[in-house]
Amino acid sequence: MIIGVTGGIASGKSTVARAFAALGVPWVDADDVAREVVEPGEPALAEIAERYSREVGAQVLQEDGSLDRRALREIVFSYPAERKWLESVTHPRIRQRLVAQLERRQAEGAPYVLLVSPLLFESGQSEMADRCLVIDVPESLQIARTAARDDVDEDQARAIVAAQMPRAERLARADDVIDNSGGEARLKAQVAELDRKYRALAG
Ligand SMILES: CC(C)(COP(=O)(O)OP(=O)(O)OC[C@H]1O[C@@H](n2cnc3c(N)ncnc32)[C@H](O)[C@@H]1O)[C@@H](O)C(=O)NCCC(=O)NCCS
Ligand SMILES: Nc1ncnc2c1ncn2[C@@H]1O[C@H](COP(=O)(O)OP(=O)(O)OP(=O)(O)O)[C@@H](O)[C@H]1O
Repeated sequence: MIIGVTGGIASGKSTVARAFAALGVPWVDADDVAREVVEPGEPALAEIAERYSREVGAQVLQEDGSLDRRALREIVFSYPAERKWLESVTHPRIRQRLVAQLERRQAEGAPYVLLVSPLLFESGQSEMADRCLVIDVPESLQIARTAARDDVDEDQARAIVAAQMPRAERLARADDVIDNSGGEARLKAQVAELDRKYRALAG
């Protein structure tokens, strides 16, 4: 059984995944795979570098040839068409690797596996999941936690939230919901309860 775990930026997906991992549940992470597909030597990085240097005239590589993530982030969250283009280059490759990683985890005999992705619904990755778990927090908390954690100011955090599915729409598609507006103790209690439910469902 595959449980898709989603929520907007800084909603608490990684924190939730770690709480499930403490109970022996493995996870695969779309953000990690998204980083792998643009590592030096990967075809997606070559496509990105070529487009930005030739067509757009922007520098998105660092001196060592790796992706300048901050530069690309500033472009794609200011220009929606650029974000769509980047997704068209990365998402098929991300999906392919997620499928392989999920198969590997399942073959290792886990009771169920988590597929953790910020864009589970937006990218159609939810088709790979049997159930979808949404981590829910108010937008104001998302912005505050993003700005506290990342090298991102509040305006950019708002632009990233705006590029993602609205909260109500995400909640409408959830099979299960974790409310992560409280502290970590409340989060862990909700995870423990869901783990019992998922183990029962996985039989
Ligand atoms: C734009 C990039 C280079 C910025 O890198 P950076 O290191 O600053 O951020 P990071 O990758 O850690 O992402 C942080 C968060 O931004 C949000 N985010 C990332 N990409 C997108 C997107 N295409 N649409 C909406 N939100 C996004 C997610 O909530 C994610 O957790 C990077 O996010 C990227 O390559 N995005 C395209 C690939 C993608 O869609 N990844 C999301 C997982 S499928
Ligand atoms: N219940 C909580 N109480 C206080 N802080 C929290 C709670 N849950 C998560 N956080 C903090 O909020 C930030 C975002 O959490 P986390 O990294 O788990 O989110 P995420 O959804 O995986 O983020 P992203 O998709 O942006 O990578 C982190 O700094 C984390 O420590």
